[in-house]
Amino acid sequence: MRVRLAKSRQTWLGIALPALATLVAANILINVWQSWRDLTAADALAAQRLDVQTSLIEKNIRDRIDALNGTIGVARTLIDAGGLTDASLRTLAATLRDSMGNIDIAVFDADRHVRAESRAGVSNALPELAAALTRMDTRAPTERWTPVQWRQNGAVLISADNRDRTGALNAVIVVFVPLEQHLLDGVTLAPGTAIRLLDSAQRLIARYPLAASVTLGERAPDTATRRPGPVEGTAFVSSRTDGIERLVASRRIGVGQPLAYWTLEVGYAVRTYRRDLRFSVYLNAAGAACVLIMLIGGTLLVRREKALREHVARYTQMISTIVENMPTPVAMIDATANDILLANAALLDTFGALAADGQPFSRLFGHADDWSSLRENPTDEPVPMLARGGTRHMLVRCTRLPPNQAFDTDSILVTLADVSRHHQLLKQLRTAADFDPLTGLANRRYFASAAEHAVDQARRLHRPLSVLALDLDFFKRVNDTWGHAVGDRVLQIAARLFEASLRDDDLAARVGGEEFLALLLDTDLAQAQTIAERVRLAIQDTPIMLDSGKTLSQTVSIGIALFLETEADLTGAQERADAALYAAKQAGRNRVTVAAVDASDTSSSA
Ligand SMILES: Nc1nc2c(ncn2[C@@H]2O[C@H](COP(=O)(O)OP(=O)(O)OP(=O)(O)O)[C@@H](O)[C@H]2O)c(=O)[nH]1
Repeated sequence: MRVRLAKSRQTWLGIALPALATLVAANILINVWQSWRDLTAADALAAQRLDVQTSLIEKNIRDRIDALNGTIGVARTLIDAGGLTDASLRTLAATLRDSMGNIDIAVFDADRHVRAESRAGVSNALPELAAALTRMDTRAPTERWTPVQWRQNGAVLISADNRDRTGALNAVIVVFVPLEQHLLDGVTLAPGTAIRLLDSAQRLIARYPLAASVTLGERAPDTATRRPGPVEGTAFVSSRTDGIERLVASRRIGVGQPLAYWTLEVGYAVRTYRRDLRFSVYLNAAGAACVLIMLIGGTLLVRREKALREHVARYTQMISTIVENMPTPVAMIDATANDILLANAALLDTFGALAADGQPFSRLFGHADDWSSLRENPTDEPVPMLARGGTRHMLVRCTRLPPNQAFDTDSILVTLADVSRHHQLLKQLRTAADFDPLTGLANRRYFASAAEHAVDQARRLHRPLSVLALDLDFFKRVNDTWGHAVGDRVLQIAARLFEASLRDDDLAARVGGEEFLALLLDTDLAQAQTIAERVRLAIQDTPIMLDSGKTLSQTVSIGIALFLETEADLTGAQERADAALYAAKQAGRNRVTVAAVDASDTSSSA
């Protein structure tokens, strides 16, 4: 009997899990690759938008520079044409107010005295004016664009010369422009955009947003790291000031004379333009993580299941070994087909090839229907089975089992116990040895052994035990008058009435021709007397029908005695009961006589 466990599920999982792991790994790689592509594409798109926006801002600034150059040109014309007045300068400033805000214009002579100004007294309020005038070159044409601070904001002070026909300096034109005020008019900026305008010495002269914590006029490139961007002219720059990484586009813008170059830098915060992308990357990563967790969970479950299966297999193997080596015949039967699924060595030894796997189990039984009726109605009675050495009587125990790892169908565990020997003994005991063939009552031998048990029990439990001795009255006459056969019949009827009048636990026995004894368990003399009366009356009151149609009646005499715990066995009580019976006969028969313990009798009669 070797149990094999089903392997189909294990094999399926064994293939599915590595395949799933490969798919998950591929999914993660594809996600990483896709994210990288999305990132590159997002950077490229941002760089293109940045380039366009930077060009727009550059154009805006160049337009303003052109407008300011035009203003200076108009001021020169006014000076040269003698039309320079405060009013003309005020008009000139007013023409630029819409595009550049409140600009101020002042004109000084070669000695730096005010000749005209767009606003009364403005020349006294202009920042760094003295330096601008002092630095004016007296020989070569000069137009300086000097970055200045004006009320925390960036501004520029333009100082331009005006020369007569001989090239001598005859006037200095000063234009004050608040730079940041209208720097970005007409430009729509993407969120997170930062703008810086640096002069030729890399000093900050204007910035956006205005609140950025950068000090105007500082000569600080404000760059922690810089690496090339996706489009030419762009770079990824990490700001030392705010720690933000930006994608930055730069432009050089020429101003003044001699030409100086300002640098325009426009930057997008990388975090801002990658926000949506980051969200989708996180989403992808979360999805991959979920699948990964599921895979790990599945792997752990499979490992756990494998450990459990191994445990079950070891356990099953152990049970199988135990069953295999049991001396008792054991079989597993298919509950549907009724064939033998497994048989242990003891079963094969007992039944031979009939008990091999696949054989119909019913063939082991003496009667073809025994197995089917046993399945439905289990019994404690032995059943004849066809063993190799001949018919054996077996006790059959059935236990139904649901489908399991060893068998796909319902099965029945059958254990057999060979009780042939006991069965035989019992049969012999019940027939030849212990029972009277005429009346079916126990015989003297059986009565004697039963009396031993009864005495043991009465002594052990201190319970009363009575003996009843019964003898048919004038029975010789019955034989003599009606013949021996009628005598037998009277004996049978009297025996039946005798037994029927006792209780289930009592034992009636025929111990001689027409002599009977009864063991009355747990019964004192008073109760015994009642029972004896019941017997006497039952026999007396039952007419016995003869074949001739006549009836006869029979009476009995009964003696009863009590067993004493001091006695070794029932002999004494039996003798006292016999003596009481003799007394009953002497007293006229058809009566019950009780043997007193001190041997003085009392009696009752009809
Ligand atoms: N028919 C039949 N008679 C039996 C059997 N065994 C004994 N007897 C008869 O039972 C009778 C017993 O008679 P006795 O012992 O004289 O006693 P009795 O005639 O019953 O008289 P009392 O007992 O004194 O009332 C005898 O005639 C036996 O032959 C039996 O198995 N069958």
